[in-house]
Amino acid sequence: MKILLLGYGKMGKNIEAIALDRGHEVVGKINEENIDDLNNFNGDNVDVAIEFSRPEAAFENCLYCADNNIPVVSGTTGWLDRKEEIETKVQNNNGAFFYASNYSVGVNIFFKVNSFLARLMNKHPEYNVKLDEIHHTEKLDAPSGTAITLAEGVLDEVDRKESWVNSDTEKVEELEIESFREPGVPGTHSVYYSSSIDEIEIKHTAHSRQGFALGAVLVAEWILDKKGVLSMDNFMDF
Ligand SMILES: NC(=O)C1=CN([C@@H]2O[C@H](COP(=O)(O)OP(=O)(O)OC[C@H]3O[C@@H](n4cnc5c(N)ncnc54)[C@H](OP(=O)(O)O)[C@@H]3O)[C@@H](O)[C@H]2O)C=CC1
Ligand SMILES: O=C(O)C1=N[C@H](C(=O)O)C[C@H](O)C1
Repeated sequence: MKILLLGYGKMGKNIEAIALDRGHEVVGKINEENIDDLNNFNGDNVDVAIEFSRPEAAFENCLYCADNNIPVVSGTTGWLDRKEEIETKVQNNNGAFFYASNYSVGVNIFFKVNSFLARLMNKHPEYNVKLDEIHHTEKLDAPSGTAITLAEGVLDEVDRKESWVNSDTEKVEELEIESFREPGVPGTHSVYYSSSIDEIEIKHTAHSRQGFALGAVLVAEWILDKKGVLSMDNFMDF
């Protein structure tokens, strides 16, 4: 398949290596400095775009794909306030758009464990719930997209929590997400339920970017014959 890489940084390069290994062709690599080259690509010469760029670039990149009949697999975090506009456009154009805050299989299983635990904990107000995430120091957004997805999973189930905050909080209705930045950390997420008696912790630790990149390529292969707005729940068939 012919892949267009929108964003050729740490993730773009990992995705390229896996895509080539799986027999695919990378027909374009777009970064900020060659963004004008994007106009050379459309649904006639690209099978799928894989978009891992920057929060401020993702909307325009996905919009270009929607307008030019290119299915897009996006993993960029920190731009979700505009995601619905893309979804509406894709539905109107009968295109294909896939978004995940995290493409690793392990994290998507972890999301389900998080929801299950949160459901159990709804009946146990003696436990306070908090999240934290650790990432490399180049990360531009906080909290991570994965932490936001985990927080949404908790908020959906735990009635005593109403919203998440990316700071310390004493308010019981607020769900605290703490963000740490340390050199070289690919991504670590933990959810804690603490009472005066004990603590339950669930944790996912990525050892490298391999899981994110492989997941994105597998989704790109899967989406080729699909239409509409799709997610990891569709891909993993939970
Ligand atoms: N969903 C998931 O599973 C994962 C998501 N991510 C997310 O993916 C994104 C990218 O991560 P990462 O690769 O580590 O970041 P990098 O900073 O290493 O790479 C981002 C790349 O995007 C390029 N870029 C900047 N502007 C544009 C533009 N307008 N169009 C296309 N490309 C552009 C940058 O180019 P230049 O250097 O020229 O500015 C850079 O090469 C982040 O939002 C991150 O949170 C990361 C890992 C997993
Ligand atoms: O920026 C990263 O590196 C990562 N970003 C994603 C996020 O914000 O959750 C996924 C992964 O944790 C790595």
